[in-house]
This record gives sequence, structure tokens and C-alpha cells, in this order.
Amino acid sequence: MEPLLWRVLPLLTILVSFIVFFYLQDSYRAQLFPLIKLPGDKCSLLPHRHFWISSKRIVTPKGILSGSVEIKEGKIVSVVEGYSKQGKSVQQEVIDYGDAVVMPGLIDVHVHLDEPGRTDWEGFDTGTRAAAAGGITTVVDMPLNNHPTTVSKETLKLKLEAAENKIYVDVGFWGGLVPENALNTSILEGLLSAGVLGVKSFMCPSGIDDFPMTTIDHIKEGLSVLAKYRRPLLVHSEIQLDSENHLELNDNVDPQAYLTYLSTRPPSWEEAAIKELVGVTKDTRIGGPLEGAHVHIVHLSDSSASLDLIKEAKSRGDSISVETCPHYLAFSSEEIPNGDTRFKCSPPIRDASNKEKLWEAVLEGHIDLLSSDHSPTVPELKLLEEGDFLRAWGGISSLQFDLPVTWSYGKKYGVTLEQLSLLWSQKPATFAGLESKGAIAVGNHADIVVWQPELEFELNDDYPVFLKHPSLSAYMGRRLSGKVLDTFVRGNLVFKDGKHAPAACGVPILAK
Ligand SMILES: NC(=O)NC(NC(N)=O)C(=O)[O-]
Ligand SMILES: [Zn+2]
Ligand SMILES: [Zn+2]
Repeated sequence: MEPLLWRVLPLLTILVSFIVFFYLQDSYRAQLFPLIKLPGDKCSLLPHRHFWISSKRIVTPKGILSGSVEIKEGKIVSVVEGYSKQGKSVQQEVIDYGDAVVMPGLIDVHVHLDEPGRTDWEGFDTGTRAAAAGGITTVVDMPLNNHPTTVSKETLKLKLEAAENKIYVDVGFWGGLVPENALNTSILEGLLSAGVLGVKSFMCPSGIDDFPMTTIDHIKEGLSVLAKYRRPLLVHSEIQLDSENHLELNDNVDPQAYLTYLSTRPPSWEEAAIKELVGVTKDTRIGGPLEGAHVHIVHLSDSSASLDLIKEAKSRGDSISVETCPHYLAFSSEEIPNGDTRFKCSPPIRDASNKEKLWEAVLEGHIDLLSSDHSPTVPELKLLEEGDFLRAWGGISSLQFDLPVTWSYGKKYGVTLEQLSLLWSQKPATFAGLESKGAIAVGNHADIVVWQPELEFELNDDYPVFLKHPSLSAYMGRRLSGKVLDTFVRGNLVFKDGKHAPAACGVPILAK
């Protein structure tokens, strides 16, 4: 009897410890066996792969509910109504956020990350850290101002190589439509086959030498290729009307006055471009020769005639959509200080009544989605000292503040949490073809922002801003409400209380 027991005992011990090991949940395992590295350890500030988050305000496509979201291996596996009903067994980790809002992470489809080639302007590392800190879980990168621009499969490859191990959130890529690839469909097809989510073009000079503008004829060529791939064309919709661009040549104007710059880019430029575009989008209707193609107007500023043209085209059944940006909703030309070139962008920020109408259009659903158009440069090119609006680089620096800005300025117009989530997550996901993103729903990626809408903060020098050049942002010095607490990307806690996860585990998103 005794010899047999001695032989079986070691085996039994091993068996029992295996059972105990696998029975215990991740959290306990991590605590009990700190030397065992869980996969993806450094990607997350949490050791768990299976956990619950609960809150009294979870924004879902079915409304705001009080309950819990179960996350397993990066995905949302259940959404349970009834606060504190989560976590069937005690071993499961539950993060209780109380009345902080749990919302789908923001998807910012218009971001200039500028890498490779202009990492002194922004970059994958700084840009995506700023995104994570702002509750933005996916960004779609613009094909300029990186150098070279993303206009072929070869230049997309350079983007992908540059992004490796540097992205803290998921990143998709827009390609560029330029005369060269519009007139040579094999280059354009190569770029689309390599995985860009769609392409972007300018109807006026872009300010970047290797990103020349396209005419409406180039755009038509491009759309016939895009129709096959069912991917969108994004257009910077301004056409330079020379007759109205006389001010720049006039010596008597004051280049430090914002109104000088404003009058060089009137709403008629936007209207002229959109008029040409809606002349083409009629063919995108079902049964039309360009069925499958889609035109998206980026950064709309003019809320009058230009918006009316888009509304008409939509009501005819054209495949067209439009975005606007936080700066057009937060600021108005009247309040831009003399020489403060942080506010320079194109199309320009217009007057207060334009802003009011833009908010109206956002809340009535005529504007499909919001994006930052985060487009920084180096402080020297912003000419902050000289304050010359005509010569300064145009572009707003804002990525990290998407959520608090639109919430802070939108509250007085009555914007709701559900509307924010539609405009910043659900609609952008559909637009960019991101199937498993954009909503807190079973099966989706666990891309989540946790934030406190009532919490106010001041964007002062002590505030942790992760943009490469915080001083370029026109939001610095403002008091905002809506503080981002935690950000999850595919279940990884990538940002918490001002701190990022040690490793950059964002994933490049390529269209198939
Ligand atoms: N080259 C740019 O980044 N341009 C950007 N500049 C702005 N918006 O002022 C843009 O999106 O047009
Ligand atoms: Zn643009
Ligand atoms: Zn842009």
C-alpha cells in the first residue's frame, strides 16, 4: 500500500495544481503567479483577457443603459442590463465605473499623422498616443503631409513599415487620388488592392508639392475605379476662384487680421467645388453608371449654399456624405485674435451665424459625421511670432480634444451622448468600412472610451497633452468639460489616468 501511494502522490500533486491553475481566472493567476507573462501583457495596463466593465451610463445602439459589458480576448461577448448584475462568479474581474460614461471609442477618419517624412510635424507615436488619451480608438490617416505621399502601393508600404510598433490605437489609411494615378488606373488599382480604405483628393492646391490637385475629370476617372472596389472618395472641396482671390496681392491689407485671410477663401469656393461634385454624384445612384462609388465632402465649413447642395443631392438618392470638424463648431471668426495663426485652416472658420447653422445641421442629421482634420506642422511654419495669416501654414491641431470639445461646445445646443456616439463612432465606422467597430455590441471589438462628461478641466501647461506640438493647438488655455478616464482598444487598456500601456499594440487596418 505505502509504496503505491508514494508513486501516485507526485502525479496527484501535479494534477491538482494544474486544475487549480486553469480553474482560477486570469486576474488571480496573474496575482498568484506574477512571473508568468500573459500574452499581450505590455499592450494593456490590465492583466486580464476576460473581464467586465460596469457603469450606470453605457451608450449602446439601443440607447443608454445601466449594466455591464463583458470583454473576452479583445471582443465584446455580452452586454447585460442591470447595474451590478455582472460577473457571474467572483473570480471574474469587474471594473466598476459608477456613473462615468462608457461609450464606443471614437473613430477619427481625418487625421494627418505625417509619417514617414515629416515626423517633426507629428508622427505615429505621438499622434496615436494623443488619440488614445482622447478616447479615440481608431484613426484613419490622410495620404499627405507624409513624404512621400501615399499615392501608390509602394508608398503605402512605406507607411506600414513606418507604423510598425509605433501605434497605440488602430490605424487605417486613405490613399491619395492625384492626376498621375487618376490617369493610370493600374497605379490606382494597385493602391486599392494594397488595402487603402478609400482615396482622398484636393480640388485646390494642397500646399504639398507631391500632392497635386485634381480636376473634376480626374475625379470622374477615379470614381469609376472606386465603384468597382466600393470604396469612397474623400474630397477637399474648394475651388480657387481667382476673381475673388485678389487680397493676397494687395499691399494694403493687414495680414495679421483674421478677416483678411477669411476673405481670401469665401464660401463660394466651397460651393463651386460641391456644385461640380454633385454634377457627378448623380451617377452614383442605384442603377447609375457609377453605382458603388461614394463621394465624401471633408471638413465642410460653409453651412449655407454648400450644405444645401449636399442636402439636395442626398434627397435625390446620390451616394454622398459630409463631415465637419470641431473647430468649425467651437469657434467663430469674430473671436479669433489678431495674429493668432493657430486658428488658420482651410476652408476657414467662418462667422457666428455660420456656426449656429452648422450645429443645426449636425443635430438634424444633415452632417453625417465628425472628424478632427488634425493637421499640425512645426511651430516655425505657423509663424506664431509674426502672426501672418496669409503666409502661415494652414491646419488645426486638435486630435486629443475631439470628445471634450464637441461635448463642451455642443451641450448648449442640446447635443446628446447618443448623438456624439453616432457622429464620432457608428457613422465613421460604416463610412470607412470598419465592420467590427463603432458600437458597443456583441461581437464587436472592445474599443471603448470611459469618460466623465461633468468633469471640468483646464487645458493649461500642467495638462498632459500628447500631441507633438501642444503649443500649436487653439484649444490650449480653454476650460473644457468631459474628461477621458480610460481607453480600451480591442480589450487592451491602452490609456488610464494620464498613462499609456508600455507597448504600442495598435493594429494597421487594411481593406480586403
Ligand atoms: N495639407 C494639409 O494638411 N491640409 C489640411 N489643411 C487644412 N485643413 O487647413 C487639409 O486637410 O486641407
Ligand atoms: Zn483638406
Ligand atoms: Zn486634412
